[in-house]
Amino acid sequence: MIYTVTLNPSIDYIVNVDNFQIDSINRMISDQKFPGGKGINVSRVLKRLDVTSIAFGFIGGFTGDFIENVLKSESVLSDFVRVAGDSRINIKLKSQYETEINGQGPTISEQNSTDFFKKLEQIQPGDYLILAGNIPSSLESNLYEKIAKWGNEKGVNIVVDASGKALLDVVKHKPFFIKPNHHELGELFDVTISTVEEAIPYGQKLLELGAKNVGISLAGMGAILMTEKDIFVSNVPKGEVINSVGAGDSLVAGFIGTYVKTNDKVTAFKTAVAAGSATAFSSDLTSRKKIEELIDQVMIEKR
Ligand SMILES: Nc1ncnc2c1ncn2[C@@H]1O[C@H](COP(=O)(O)OP(=O)(O)OP(=O)(O)O)[C@@H](O)[C@H]1O
Ligand SMILES: O=P(O)(O)OC[C@@]1(O)O[C@H](CO)[C@@H](O)[C@@H]1O
Repeated sequence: MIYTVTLNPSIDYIVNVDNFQIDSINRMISDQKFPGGKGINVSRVLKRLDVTSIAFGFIGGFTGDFIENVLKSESVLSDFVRVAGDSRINIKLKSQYETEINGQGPTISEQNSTDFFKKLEQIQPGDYLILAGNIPSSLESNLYEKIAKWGNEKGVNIVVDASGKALLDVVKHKPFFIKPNHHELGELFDVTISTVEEAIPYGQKLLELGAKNVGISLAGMGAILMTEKDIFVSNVPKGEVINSVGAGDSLVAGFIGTYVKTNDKVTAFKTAVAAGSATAFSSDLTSRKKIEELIDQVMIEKR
C-alpha cells in the first residue's frame, strides 16, 4: 500500500486576474478551488494512474470538509486526524506573474499528534510512505526525521518531498526517493544551481549521505534521476504552462505509482516527467490521458 502524509492540507484557491495591479481593486476573470497540499496532490494523481493510496494528515473546519468531500468524490482514500481550527486556504494568483500566498494552517495539539502516530502503525514493511510539504510550526521540526528513522527500521520505503533541514535530516535514514527541485537542492548546500550539470554533483552528495534514489526537477529545463548505480537525464515536453502548482507532486506520483507497478526506474522516471509537465499544462492536476499524450516526448539519456 502507498500512504501519503500532508501535515498542512489546503484549499488551493486559484485566482485568474488580467494584468494584476497592486494598491487597486482587481476583478477575477475566473477562479477555482482544489484540495491541496503536496501529499494530497500525490494521492489524487496516483488515483488517476489507477494506483490506490491512503492520504494521512490533519484537517479541520469547513475547509477540511471541502478537502475530504472532494477526495471522496474522486474515490481517493483518506484517514485524517480532525483538528480544532480550519484547514488553510492557499491563494495562487495567476496574472502576468504567478504569485502564491500560503496560509499558516491550524494549530495541531499533542493529542492530534498522538492520534496521527497511531494511524501510522497500520503501515507494513514494503509499503511506501510519502512525506510531502513543509512541517507546520505547531509540530516538532524533526517530525519527518523521526518518521523516516522509524520507517527505515521497519522496512517501509520512505519518500520525501520537502526542503531545507526537514529534507537534509531524513537523508541519513536511507529514504527510497527524495525529490528536491534545483532551488531546494542549491539551498541545502548554500549554492546556486541553474543547470543539470551543476545539479549532478549535489545529487551525488545526497546519495552519499544515504538517499537511495534522488530525483531533481528543474522546471522547464529538465529533470535528473540518480540511483545508487546510474544517472539519467530527461528533457521535458513542450507546451503552454497553465498552472504549475502540483507539478512536482505529480512527478513524485508518476515515479512511485509507475515503479510499484513495473519495478523499472527508467519507465517510472519517464512517466514522472510526463506527469509533471502534464500538470503544468493543465488547470488542475493532470489526467491520465494527458500523461499518455506527452509520454512519447520524454527522452531519457543515461550519463
Ligand atoms: N515550464 C515547464 N515546461 C514543461 N514542464 C514543466 C515546466 N515546469 C514544470 N514542468 C514539469 O513539472 C516537473 C516539476 O517541476 P518543478 O521543478 O517546477 O517542481 P517543483 O518546484 O517541485 O513544483 P511545484 O512546487 O510547483 O509542485 C518538471 O520536472 C517538469 O516535468
Ligand atoms: O506550504 P507548503 O506545504 O510548502 O506547500 C503547499 C502547496 O503550495 O504545495 C502544493 C503544491 O506543491 C499546493 O497544493 C499547496 O498549496
